[in-house]
Amino acid sequence: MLRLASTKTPLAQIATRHVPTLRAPAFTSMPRLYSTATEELDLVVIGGGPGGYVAAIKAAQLGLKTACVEKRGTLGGTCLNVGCIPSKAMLNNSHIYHQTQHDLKTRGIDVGSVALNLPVMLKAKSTAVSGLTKGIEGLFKKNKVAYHKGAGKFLNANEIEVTGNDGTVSTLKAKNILIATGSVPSGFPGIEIDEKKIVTSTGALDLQEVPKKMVVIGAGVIGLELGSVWQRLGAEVTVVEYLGAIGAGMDSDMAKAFHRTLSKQGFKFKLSTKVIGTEQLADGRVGVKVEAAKGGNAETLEADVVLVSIGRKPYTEGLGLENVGIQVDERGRIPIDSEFRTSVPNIRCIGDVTYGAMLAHKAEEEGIAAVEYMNGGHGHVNYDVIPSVIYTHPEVAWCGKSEDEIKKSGVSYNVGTFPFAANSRARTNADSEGMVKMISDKETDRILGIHIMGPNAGEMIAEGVLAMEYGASSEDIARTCHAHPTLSEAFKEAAMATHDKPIHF
Ligand SMILES: NC(=O)c1ccc[n+]([C@@H]2O[C@H](COP(=O)([O-])OP(=O)(O)OC[C@H]3O[C@@H](n4cnc5c(N)ncnc54)[C@H](O)[C@@H]3O)[C@@H](O)[C@H]2O)c1
Repeated sequence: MLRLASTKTPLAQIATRHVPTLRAPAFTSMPRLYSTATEELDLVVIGGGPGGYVAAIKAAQLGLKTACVEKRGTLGGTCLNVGCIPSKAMLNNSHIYHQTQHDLKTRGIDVGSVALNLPVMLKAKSTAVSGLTKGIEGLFKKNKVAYHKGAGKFLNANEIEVTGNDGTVSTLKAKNILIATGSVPSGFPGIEIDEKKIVTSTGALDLQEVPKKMVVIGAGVIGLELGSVWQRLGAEVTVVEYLGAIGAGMDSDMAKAFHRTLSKQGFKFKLSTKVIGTEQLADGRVGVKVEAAKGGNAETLEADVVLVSIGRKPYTEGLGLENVGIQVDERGRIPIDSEFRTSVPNIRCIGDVTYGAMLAHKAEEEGIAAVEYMNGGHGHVNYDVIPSVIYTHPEVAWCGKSEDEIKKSGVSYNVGTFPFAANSRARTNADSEGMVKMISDKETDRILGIHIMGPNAGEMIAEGVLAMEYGASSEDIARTCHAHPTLSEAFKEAAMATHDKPIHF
C-alpha cells in the first residue's frame, strides 16, 4: 500500500501547474474556495452523484471544510443527468400520453385527436433535469461546499489532482477523501454501442423518433422502465432475457404477475434466451441474433433501436487508484470495511463503485454514514431494508427478502397477500392491477419481506420500509388505522392476511 510519506508530491508540483487561458475557473463564484494544496481540507469528495453530493453537504453541515470534484459539468451524477430523473420524466409523460389515448373515453372524457410531440416531451425532460442539477449547485453554495468542475485523480493518500474542465490543473489536499465515482453501463461483448441505434439507457432517453421496433437486451429495471416508455409511445418492444424470469431477481410470484401484466400491455418477452450478437441489415436496421439459453437454432430479431441493459459496472477509470495502492475486486468494486474505509484508512468509498445494490438512495445513506464515521461518530445503513422500485405502470416495489430467499434460508414463514382488485380506491380509480404480498416469521411474526405491484407502489413501500426498520410484526400493521378510501388499505389487509385473515377478500 502506498503511503503519504512515500508518495508526497513536492510542493513545487502541487501549485496550479498549467493555466492555458486567463479565463477564471468556473468555481470562483463559490463563497469559499478550497483549491490550493497549502490549505488542508477536511474532506474531498470525488464524484457529485447522489452519494457524493449528499455526503459533501452533510460533511459541510457538520463543520468539515469540504470540496467536491465532479467532471460531468453538472452535479447529480448518472441519476439526475441520465438516469432516475430523466427516465421518470419520460415515464410520467409517456403514461399520460398513453392514458389519454386509451383510457380517457371510458372515464367520460372525450378528447380530440391526440398527437405526440416528442421534441417537446424531450425538452420537458431536460428542463426537469437542469432545474434539479442547478438546485444542487445552490445547495453547495448555501452549505459552503467548494465545487470543482473537473476530473479528480489520486496523487497520494492526501492529495487529489484536479484537471479542470477548463484545462487548469490544480491539487487539493485533504485529511479525508471519499470516492463516490459511481458506475457505467456494462457493454455487451462484440456489440458496439453508438447511442443512436444501439443504445444504453443514456441513448434510450434521447431518441429523436419513436422506433417502430425496439429490442431490449436484459429484462431488469432499465430494460423494463425504458421499454415501457417507448412501448407507450408506439414502439413494438421485444425483451430478450437470459434468465427464465423478468425483474432481475425480484420475488418470483411478483415476477410472474409482472410478466403477465406487461405482456397484456403489449410487451413481447423472450425468456431463457441468449443474445449471440448483432448485425447491420441492408435496410439500415439492426439484426439481433438470439438463441435459447441452452442452445439451439438461432433466429434474428429486427430492430430500429436496440437497448443494451444488462447491468452496470463500477467506474474507477483515471482515478489513479494505483497511486495509493487500492486494488479493485474481480467485479471492479473497491473493497471497503464496515465503516466504508478502503485499504487506505483515510480514503473511504460509497455507492455503486463498491458493494451492494446500485441504487441512488442506498448511495445517499452510505454517503451520510461515511461522513458521520469520518467525523468521529457512528453511521447507520440498514442493508436489510433498502427499497427497490421499478417505475413502470403499475409500479413494482419491494424491501426485505423475497419468498425464494426465505425458503432457501430454511426459516418458517407466513405469507399474506391482498389484491388491489379488492381495494375500493383502486377499483374506484379503475386502476386495480396488482397485489401486496407480505412475508413474516412464523414464530415471531416479524416482517421479513414486502412486495407490492400496483399503482403508487413506490410510495407505498415507504410504510413497509419504516415498519421493517422498527422491527414491526404484521400484526402491528394490521392493528394500525389506515385512512379510507386509500390504496394503503391494501397494505393493511395484506398484513391482516399474514397474521390472521383480511376483511375484504
Ligand atoms: N428504478 C430504479 O431503481 C433503477 C432504475 C434504473 C437503473 N437502476 C439500477 O441500475 C442498474 C442497472 O440496471 P439494468 O437494468 O441494466 O441491470 P439489472 O441488473 O437490473 O438487469 C439486467 C438484466 O439483464 C439480464 N442479462 C444479463 N446479461 C444478459 C444477456 N447476455 N442476454 C440477455 N439478458 C441478460 C440479467 O439477467 C438481468 O435480468 C441496476 O443495479 C439497477 O438497480 C435502478
